[in-house]
Amino acid sequence: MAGQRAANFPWTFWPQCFSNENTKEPYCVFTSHDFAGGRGISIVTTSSDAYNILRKPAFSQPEILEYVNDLSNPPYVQHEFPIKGRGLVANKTLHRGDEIFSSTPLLINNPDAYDLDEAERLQLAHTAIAQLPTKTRELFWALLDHFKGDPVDDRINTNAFELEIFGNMRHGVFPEIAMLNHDCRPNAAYFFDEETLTHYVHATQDIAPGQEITITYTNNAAVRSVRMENLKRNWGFDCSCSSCRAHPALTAESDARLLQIEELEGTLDDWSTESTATPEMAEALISLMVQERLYASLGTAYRLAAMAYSSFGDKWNAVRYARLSVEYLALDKGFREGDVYAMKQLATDPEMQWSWRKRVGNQRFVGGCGHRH
Ligand SMILES: C[S@@+](CC[C@H](N)C(=O)[O-])C[C@H]1O[C@@H](n2cnc3c(N)ncnc32)[C@H](O)[C@@H]1O
Repeated sequence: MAGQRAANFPWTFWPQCFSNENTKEPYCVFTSHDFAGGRGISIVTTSSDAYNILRKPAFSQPEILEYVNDLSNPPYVQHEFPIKGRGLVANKTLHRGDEIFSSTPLLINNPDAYDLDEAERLQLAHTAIAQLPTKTRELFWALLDHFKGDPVDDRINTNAFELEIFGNMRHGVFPEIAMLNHDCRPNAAYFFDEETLTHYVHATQDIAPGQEITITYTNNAAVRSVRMENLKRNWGFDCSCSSCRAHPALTAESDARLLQIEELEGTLDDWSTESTATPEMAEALISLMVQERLYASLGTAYRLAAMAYSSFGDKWNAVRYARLSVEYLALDKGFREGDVYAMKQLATDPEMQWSWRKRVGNQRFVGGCGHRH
């Protein structure tokens, strides 16, 4: 029945499915050639999950994807780098907040399909790619196959991003974004918008023409050894970015700052009556993040600062940091993130938020001489 479509049948092909004693439901390949204006998509998952995804606005309101996948005038060119391979280089000045890409996945994989026999799981992956529209399939085959194993599985493992859909983790392949190389101190950040099934990449600082556009593949707030091990294990390369290659004396300083960032974040997030959090701590956190060039993560630091000022009843500093937080969090976590919404509320109506004057009366020492505010 491949290639034939019954009326109201939403997929382009009849789903191929496999199941066994470990699977509650069969896992199948669902392909739509109509998705995203003809770019198409294959989804490997259960039937109930696929039909739930089909109810997302990405499918039910196709017009919302009108401006997505637009590669007519990209702000970058592809460049071949020694060691790293292909990467993308800005061809014009990009300002903080500028969109670099917005793309829909050509493949979404439910990792629970690993419960299938290996040969059947691979069969589904191969069918998922084979069934894509020709141009989209070619984009997949142009991706890097780092581990030199099964050619489809390898390209997925080298290039897929983790996504959350209905609270569950999936893997998505976005061929354009897969051209971005890693840097522990990147100049761009990405997030996945579940409703539109769209992956967004934005500049998180100004990027000059000729500069490589980079993202982080790993938790870049982790210390150097953890970052390096993770990159080697999952992407097979020795991290050579400046924060990994610096002199040991300098990387030790960087690690010390990262540990202090973690400690300050924990203290600032303590809302018990014993909390020792102060706005000065939040200022130190912001300063450390800027020093570490963790620009995308500044959204969290600004959020903690907004709340710290709010908790001591300092309205305009709370507003200032809430506004900054909205800007950065929206680039790093997404426009619909709960924290973005909370910070918008704090920016517009600080005195009505739960954090307002919450810590007034808590001990707050300035300069260690015991003054209470
Ligand atoms: C998603 S691809 C990125 C695009 C890739 N450079 C290409 O030519 O298709 C991920 C792979 O790129 C390479 N890569 C990415 N960032 C790198 C970096 N900072 N240093 C060395 N290799 C890197 C690694 O081989 C990694 O497995």
